Order: sequence, then structure tokens, then C-alpha cells
Amino acid sequence: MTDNKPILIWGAGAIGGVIAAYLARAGFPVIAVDASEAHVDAIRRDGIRISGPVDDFTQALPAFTPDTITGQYDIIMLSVKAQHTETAVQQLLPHLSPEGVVLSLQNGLNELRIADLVGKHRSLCGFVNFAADYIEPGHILYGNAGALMIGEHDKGVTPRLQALESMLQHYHPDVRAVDDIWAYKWGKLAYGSLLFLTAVSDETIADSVSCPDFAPAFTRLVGEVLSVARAAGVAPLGFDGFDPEAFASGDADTARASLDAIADHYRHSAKQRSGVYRDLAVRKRKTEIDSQIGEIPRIARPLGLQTPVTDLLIRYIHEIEDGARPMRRENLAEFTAEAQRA
Ligand SMILES: NC(=O)C1=CN([C@@H]2O[C@H](COP(=O)(O)OP(=O)(O)OC[C@H]3O[C@@H](n4cnc5c(N)ncnc54)[C@H](OP(=O)(O)O)[C@@H]3O)[C@@H](O)[C@H]2O)C=CC1
Ligand SMILES: CC(C)(CO)C(=O)C(=O)O
Repeated sequence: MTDNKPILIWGAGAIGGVIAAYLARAGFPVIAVDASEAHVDAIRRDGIRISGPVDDFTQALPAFTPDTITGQYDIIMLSVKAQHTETAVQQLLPHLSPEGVVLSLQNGLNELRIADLVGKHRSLCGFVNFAADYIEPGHILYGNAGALMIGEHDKGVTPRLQALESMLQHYHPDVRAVDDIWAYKWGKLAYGSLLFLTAVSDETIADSVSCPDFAPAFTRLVGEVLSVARAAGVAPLGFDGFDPEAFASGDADTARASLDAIADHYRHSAKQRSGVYRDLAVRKRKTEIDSQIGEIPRIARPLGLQTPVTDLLIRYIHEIEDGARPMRRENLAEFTAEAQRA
């Protein structure tokens, strides 16, 4: 499957840009496809620049917008924001070969929708926790390494998954093909809810999650998402300091220890704030709240579960998106008080 045939990276921003640059540097024939004409023009002209504490290099790369790419491909790695998934999949479908696969490298449970659109046998799942920021056209900050795992929708590590694992190990040797990807995808969704909550404040992820005053809110929020995961038949797994068991235990000290470990992970990163913060404060655009975190109540309701703390988070982020609530530390105190009453 990976026999020197061109690979598309569809959405070559922060995450897709890093993967594209590393794979191209390793000699894979990678083509970037991105909706931003300015980004595509810069990559074509100067290559893609990866900067930061992990690496600093510029990689030449062919790049196209979705309407100018031609041909059919066996591997398309998709890394657009969750709310752009459906449009991107409709655009990429004519370029996916009959035996080709779309590997999602995104937060959220987008693979469920991708499988509906391309067929489950042509959809592979990804869990990403490395950190990167789109700085300007052609330039990505790679903040720190983090977990990256891939899997089939159903159990089993297939030869095609192993081939992709070997390829992605050129990005980082710790990339793993796993047979329980949903345990990580749901783990990241619970952790993602925590990241969204840090973005109601203008402080860093580390400062927010390590503050004892706010620990009850983070703990209740993450615990609630984990309960939905379990009701949906998934036992989430941890990574990079995040220990789901600690949040499910109901023991405040155990949860605090995991919050401190998460804070420690980010203290070593050049990306101190989440992608959510970046959407709100820097790029001034809507976040993935509805398509990523909104899935949690949508899945919970038919299972007879309420999600009051997640609903509260969605309200706060909408208020910030709508300009009705400034991003500030006080929001975390207010959220903590409201979450305890919810
Ligand atoms: N950044 C991070 O550190 C992490 C991000 N993730 C997840 O990875 C996914 C990608 O996020 P991230 O890389 O940060 O996002 P970015 O916005 O940096 O990159 C996405 C790129 O896709 C482009 N795009 C939008 N629509 C299309 C389309 N239809 N076809 C092709 N390209 C398109 C965007 O252009 P435009 O900006 O013009 O819309 C942008 O350049 C998200 O689900 C995110 O939650 C997961 C872990 C960490
Ligand atoms: C913070 C990070 C990079 C996870 O490490 C993330 O997932 C995001 O910014 O959305």
C-alpha cells in the first residue's frame, strides 16, 4: 500500500503540515492539499517550514488547493478541523482510489461520519496528541511530541495498518498501530473537554489545570465524559500524563495527581495553550466545540444519560465565540461554582 505511490495530506495546517513535512523529508512522495490559497502558495514557493524546540527545517513539498488537485490516491491523511470534515471528504472522494483509505488525524469522533461517506472499509482512525500551531502561510510551530496512534474501526491490526505505522514512524518512532483505537479516541475526547475548559481562560494549560481551585471542575467534566464513554461501551485509555482511572475514581487527590502530570507535559512544550485558545484568541474563528464536544451529549441522550457539565462547557465556549464573554481566568472560577451546582 505504501509502495512509493503519492500520498495526500488533506488539510496541511498544524497537524497535517508537521506530518507532511516529516514524511516528505523521509522520502515519501507527499502532496499537501489545503483550502488556504495563501498557505498553498507559500508552500509551493518556499517549502513548508517547521520550527520550534523539537526541530527546525524547511521541506520542499508539492501543494494544491482542493479544486486543483488531480488524480487518485491510495492513502489520504485527513487533518482538517472537525467542522470541515464533511466538506473535505466530499472534495477528496473523487481522488480516493477504490482500494484507498482515508486516515483521520483529528480530534473528535469524525471517523464515524467519514465511514458513512467513504465506506467503513476505506476509513481508518487516528488519535493525535502532539502539539503544533499554524503560525503564518507556509510556517508551522511544532511545540512538542505527543502520542499518535492509528487503528481500524473494528479490532485487529491489519497489514495496511502496519504499513501506515511504519510510514508514520518516520514522523516519530513511538507511533503505534493499536487494536483498540476507540479507547484512545474517547480518552482524547475526555481530555479534549479539559482542553476546551482551559480555553475559557487566557492562562496557559499548565497554570489552569494545576490550580487546586479549579480541580473540581476539571475532575467533574472529565469524569462525566468518561461515564458517557463507558455507557457507549468503551473503556478509555490514558496517555501523556492523562490517567482516565484517576478521574473515574472519584478520589480528588488521585485526580489532582493526573492534572499535575498533564500540567507537567505542557510545561515542556512550546505550545502553552490549546488549539481551542488559538482559534478564539488568535485566529478569531469558531472552535470545534459543536462537532467535537457536541458529540458527547448527542451520544449520551439516547443512552439515558445527562451531561450537565459538558452542556455548561458548550455554553461558555459559545458565549466566547459570540463575543458575549471575554476570555479570562475569572471564567474558570465561575465555571467551577456552576459545575458544582449542576
Ligand atoms: N494543533 C494541534 O496541536 C492539535 C490538533 N489536533 C486536531 O487536528 C485537527 C486539525 O487541527 P489543526 O491542524 O490544528 O488545524 P489547522 O487549522 O492548523 O489546519 C487545518 C487546515 O485545513 C485547512 N482546511 C479547511 N478546510 C479544508 C478543506 N475542505 N480541504 C482542505 N483543507 C482544508 C485549513 O484552512 P483554513 O485555516 O483556511 O480553514 C487549515 O489550513 C483538528 O481536529 C484538531 O483538533 C489534535 C491534536 C493536536
Ligand atoms: C493541546 C493539544 C495540542 C494536545 O496536546 C490539542 O489537542 C489541541 O490543541 O487541540
